[in-house]
Order: sequence, then C-alpha cells, then structure tokens
Amino acid sequence: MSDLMREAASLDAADPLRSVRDRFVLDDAVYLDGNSLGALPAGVPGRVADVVEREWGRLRIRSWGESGWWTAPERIGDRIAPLVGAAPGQIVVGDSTSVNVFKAVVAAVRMSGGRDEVLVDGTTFPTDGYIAESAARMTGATLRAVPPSEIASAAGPRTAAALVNHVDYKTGRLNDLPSITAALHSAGALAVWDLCHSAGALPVGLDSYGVDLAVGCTYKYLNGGPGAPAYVYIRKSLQSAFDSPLPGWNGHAEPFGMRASFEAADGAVRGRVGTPDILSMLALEAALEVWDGVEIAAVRAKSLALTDFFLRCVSAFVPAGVVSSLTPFEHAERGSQVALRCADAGKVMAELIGRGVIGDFREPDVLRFGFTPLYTSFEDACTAARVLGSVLGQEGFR
Ligand SMILES: Cc1ncc(COP(=O)(O)O)c(C=O)c1O
Ligand SMILES: Nc1c(O)cccc1C(=O)C[C@H](N)C(=O)O
Repeated sequence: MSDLMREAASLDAADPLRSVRDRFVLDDAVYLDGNSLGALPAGVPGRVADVVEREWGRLRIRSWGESGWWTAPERIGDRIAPLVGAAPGQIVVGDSTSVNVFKAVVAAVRMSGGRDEVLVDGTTFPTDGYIAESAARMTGATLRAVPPSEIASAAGPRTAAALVNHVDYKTGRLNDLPSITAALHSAGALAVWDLCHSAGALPVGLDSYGVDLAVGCTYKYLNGGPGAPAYVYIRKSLQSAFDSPLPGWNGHAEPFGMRASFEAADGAVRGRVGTPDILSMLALEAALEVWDGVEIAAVRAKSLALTDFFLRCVSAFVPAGVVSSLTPFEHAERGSQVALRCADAGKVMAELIGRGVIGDFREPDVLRFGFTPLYTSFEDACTAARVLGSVLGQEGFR
C-alpha cells in the first residue's frame, strides 16, 4: 500500500461524515460525477413505490390534499432552504433551472424601475446565457456578457440585474457571492445567482448576503435524481414586487377560484407556474432525508479536504506537465470539483470510465471530477488519481 493510500485510510477513519455514505446506493466504481447527477439515496425507491402504489394507485385525486401533493413545491423549498442559508417561505421547487432563470431575469428587469441592461456571467453554463439573452430581448434590455471577476465593476446606472454562477460548471471556480452581490446593490442592481454547482456542496448564505433572486437544480449535490425539479429563491422583501413572466394558475392567490384574471399569491408561491411533477418532486423530498443531522459546514470542510488530497495525489501519480488544474488552489475560490486540462481528454475519460473511475469530459480538453462529500471517500480520491496516472502513463496517451 502506498503512503497516500495509507493516508486516505486514516482520513476516512477520522471523517465525521463517513457513515452518511451508507445512505446511498453505491457500487465498486469510484463515482466522481455527482456534479452532474448525484447518486441514488437508498430511501428513494421505497418512497417512490409508495407514492405510485398507494398515493396515486389507491388515494388517487385525494392525494392532492391528503398526501400533501398540492403544497409540495413550497414544503420541499423549505427543506432546501437551510442548505442554502435561507429562512422558510422564500423557495419554491418546480420547473427546470432554465425556466427559473427566465422567471428570475424577467422579473428582475420588471422590478428595476426602467433600467435596461442585464449582465450575465461570461463563462456561464450555456443555458443561462441563452435564456438571459431571450429574457433581455423580450424586456427591451441589452445583454452584456462579462467575466465574473468584472461584474462588480461593470454594473452601472442602467444595470437592472446580473445573472452569475456561484461555482463555474467547467473550472470549479467559486465566485465571490458576498462581494459581487454588495457591488451590484451599490449600483442599484439586483443579484441573481445560479446555485447549480454550489447548493449542497458549500454554504451559500442567501439571506445573510442579501441575494435577491437565485435558482438551482436538485439533481447534482442534492441528489434528487435525473430531471428532478429545480427551484427559485425570491427574497422575502422582494416577493410582493415579483411579477412572474409565467403567471400560471398554481401561482394564483386563489387557484381553484378559476378566475379570468391573474392575481399573484402571497410569498414565494407566486413563483409557481403549472401542475408540479409530483413523482420527481416526491423522489427529491425523499432524497433530501440524507441531510438529516448533516451540517453544511462539515460538508464544506470535507469537500476542501477531498479536493486538496486529490490534487496532491494527482501530483504524485501523474507525470509532471501532463495535466494542469483549471480549478483554483485557493480555498476561497474553489467549489467541490477539480477540473484538469489534458490532451485527448475525451479519450482519457472514456478509458477512466472503463476502469471504474466515473468523471466526465467537457469540451475541448477538460476532465471533470466532482466530489460529493456525503458519499465520496478519500480512498476514492486516491484511487481516481492513481488510475489517472496509470492511464496517462500508458502507450497512446503519453
Ligand atoms: C450552472 C447550470 N445552470 C443550468 C443548468 C441546466 O439546468 P436545467 O437543465 O435544469 O434547465 C446546468 C446543468 O445542466 C448548470 O450546470
Ligand atoms: N442536466 C444534465 C442532463 O440532463 C444530462 C447530462 C448532464 C446534465 C448536467 O447537469 C450537466 C451539468 N450541468 C454540467 O455541469 O455540465
């Protein structure tokens, strides 16, 4: 056993989150793709079977009330809230992240009192850029793509809002949410954050830092399952002014009043649109039970320890100069993934997956390794680096 493997074993033995791994269905593979699709929490299959067989199969229509289906979007929003530093009543679950980006950006421009510029993170995951462009065009605003480090200085008197990623999907860089939010506020603009790659991996502090609007998915570090519904956060003090561009009947003050004109419900509920996707939503609710007794601060501490250790193992096992990290070494700038630039990255990742190390590849030359502290071990980190070293040392990859 190498010294690093021995060190991994002792780090695992001392890991306060070690037993949380048993709350997931895992196999012998080293699964480092929880930043794309989180692993299956063990309680989900039984709960989904119960929803299908009893709540749908036997209770049928009564389940909207008796099984709590109707209020699931706000109930599950309140379950996510402490993980992102939000008090209850500000998050509703539903729709995709893309749809929630649309609601948030249009609503932000509508609340801006005539401002006509939207800033978007220039390195964003593409959907946010596409949707922000359309939202800007529809509201008569101009869209300007700006690197996250320049958003604070780019905001001016015309800026209605900026849409920024908390953690960059490709590099794993953590953007400075407190200072960017404060700078946007000084310019009189609203801060809209995409939390897809941070929620469930690190503290977000939505309420403490005065974030205005936020969106995020639940299938990554929140382990809600493929296509699990996303969420939108609407800061309490903005709720009465939040004018949704998708005013569906589920966001109406009196949905069963069947009235001809729209009157928005009080609170974050006005962020709802149409009938919620109950099967996915209740699978997500069951998935969130893995968080019982887990503090997000402990998750962050383990995430940083895992990514530090992985980077050390990569330096030890991979010949010098073959890969370079796109992920910052500074803890204050790092999310919960490590992105390595590497020649033939697509082929290298296919070979890694063939050998049981599951990460992913992003164009043009990026190997991504996501670390989900709830179920990733230090041994996983060490094994992944060792297998990477052996793939890159092999004929054809040198
Ligand atoms: C930062 C970010 N935003 C948005 C999305 C897309 O969200 P959705 O497919 O739920 O609309 C993703 C990943 O798919 C993402 O990484
Ligand atoms: N949402 C995904 C999907 O439906 C299929 C495959 C991957 C995804 C992802 O989430 C990709 C992810 N947002 C990324 O960071 O690249």
